[in-house]
Amino acid sequence: MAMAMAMRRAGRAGALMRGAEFWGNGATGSARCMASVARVEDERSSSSGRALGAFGALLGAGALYGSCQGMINSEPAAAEEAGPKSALNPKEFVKFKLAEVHDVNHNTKVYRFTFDSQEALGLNVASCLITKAEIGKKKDGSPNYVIRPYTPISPPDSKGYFDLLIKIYPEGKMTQHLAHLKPGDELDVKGPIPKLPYTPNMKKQIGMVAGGTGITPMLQVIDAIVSNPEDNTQVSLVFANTSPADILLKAKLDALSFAHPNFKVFYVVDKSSEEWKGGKGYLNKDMLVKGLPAPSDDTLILVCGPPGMMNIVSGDKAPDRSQGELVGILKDLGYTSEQVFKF
Ligand SMILES: Cc1cc2nc3c(=O)[nH]c(=O)nc-3n(C[C@H](O)[C@H](O)[C@H](O)COP(=O)(O)OP(=O)(O)OC[C@H]3O[C@@H](n4cnc5c(N)ncnc54)[C@H](O)[C@@H]3O)c2cc1C
Repeated sequence: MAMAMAMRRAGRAGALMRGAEFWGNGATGSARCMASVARVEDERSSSSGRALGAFGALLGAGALYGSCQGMINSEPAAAEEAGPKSALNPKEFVKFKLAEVHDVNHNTKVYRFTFDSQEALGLNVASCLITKAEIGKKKDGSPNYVIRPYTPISPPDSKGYFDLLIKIYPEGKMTQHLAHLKPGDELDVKGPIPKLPYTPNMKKQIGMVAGGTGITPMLQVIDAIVSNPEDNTQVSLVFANTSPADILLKAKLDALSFAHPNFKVFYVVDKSSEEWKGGKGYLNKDMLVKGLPAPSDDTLILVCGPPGMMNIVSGDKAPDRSQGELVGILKDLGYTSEQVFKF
């Protein structure tokens, strides 16, 4: 046990050293990845920070691991004992300042928002945030608000900042608004909105099927598992994207897999080159048999991706955003609805 913990720590240190590679996959080409989406157009609703310096902080491992927080903040011990104040409010929108934006590929960016460095974001794994922006006017001239959920990819206990990985749609209402934000601009954010209450070792195996930006909730769970030496969960991720160049956060995922023997990733792309060694084409039974743990009461499969992928793999969520019926490949492979969670 002690040896296993020491090996995990050593692996983690290795990942930290490779942190500078995490974000830059230098990808180009078209990304598929329309995350599954319950859109909330708010026609009714009307409802602070510290810049972190060079964006290199985001590109490095400090953005990804709570253990690096001390490099950014150092609070008095008493404040730590009391627990830092949460920057988020689940009942009200709070304004967060955009500090920096980084291109991940031709249509996907990481946005870093900042707040008081003495405060923690106050996120529990796995949860998302709700964003709100005034976009246009209603017929009566009053403001039109657009509301969209996004899933932070920074550590849930990070103090002073959070990061969102967002695919920009040419015609997308919120994402076009975000695409035009500049450092110093503010965004209204509410949350956290709990999705899957993850607890360490809640299952022996967790399988994940993600498409495009559907990786964001998976990353929260993966980071929670691999950053906790007491968590022995085996994690297998099947990650579908359009082409090898479109694979979001590949360098980070590869580094995590290299550093943590309990995390494995299998990439699948629709458009591959001859050298491509991962899965080719759309997700199918063979790929999921190969990439996921077998059905069992000790297994949980998490699914998140564009509607087309959800339909093939598990069936999409119900219109009221409840889990809906389990259909598709996972059902055919013998998983029960209790063994599958759709984000
Ligand atoms: C729980 C949750 C978490 C999420 N987390 C993330 C995340 O971490 N990162 C991320 O990038 N996304 C995430 N999303 C998706 C995100 O909330 C938005 O739906 C997405 O960014 C698109 O919003 P938009 O307003 O820009 O686009 P929209 O205006 O809603 O349009 C999206 C696309 O669909 C097209 N479109 C719009 N309306 C129609 C229509 N009627 N018919 C056909 N096409 C249409 C648009 O042209 C555009 O290409 C998440 C969704 C959920 C539900």
